[in-house]
Amino acid sequence: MTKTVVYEVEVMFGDCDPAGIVFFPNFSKWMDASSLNFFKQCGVPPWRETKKTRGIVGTPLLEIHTKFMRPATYGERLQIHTSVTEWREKVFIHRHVVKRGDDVLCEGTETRAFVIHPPEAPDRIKAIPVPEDIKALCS
Ligand SMILES: CC(C)(COP(=O)(O)OP(=O)(O)OC[C@H]1O[C@@H](n2cnc3c(N)ncnc32)[C@H](O)[C@@H]1OP(=O)(O)O)[C@@H](O)C(=O)NCCC(=O)NCCSC(=O)c1ccc(O)cc1
Repeated sequence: MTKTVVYEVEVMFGDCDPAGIVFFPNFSKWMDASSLNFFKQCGVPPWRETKKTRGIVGTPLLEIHTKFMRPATYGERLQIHTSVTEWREKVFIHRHVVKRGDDVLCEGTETRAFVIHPPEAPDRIKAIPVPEDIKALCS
């Protein structure tokens, strides 16, 4: 059974275009917030902690795919259902389903990797194998 965590947002007037429809980058922003919340709810410490303890600075995106099915507008409450559907050697696939109650508005998948600043090139980032303990907490 895949662990799923729900993150709720309230759509503000400023999230919408002049037609009152949520402007699409906001869905990516909420999916990213939901990703962070997913790790937090699974018991993973914040990245500022993992950076100090094991060098992990976060989970940047390598690829995204988003499908928009229905619009949303201000004053509505949306629920983002987030899980990890696949763990590979160095990347994992996040799935986010944005719902308004029972209605599915939008679905997104993200490919992400855990990265460190390698000691030999501290101004760069490098993917590391998916940490087994984090995988266990989030599966
Ligand atoms: C992430 C990287 C450092 C990985 O590079 P490397 O360390 O050299 O790794 P590799 O090339 O060996 O590839 C590692 C894995 O990625 C996979 N990979 C690489 N590119 C892709 C794409 N596009 N799709 C799928 N998988 C990929 C590759 O197949 C390897 O997978 P495994 O089979 O599991 O081993 C590099 O690809 C990179 O810098 N990409 C740009 C990242 C970026 O700028 N993203 C956008 C902004 S960051 C962001 O939004 C953010 C959000 C949240 C945060 O906490 C932090 C940052």
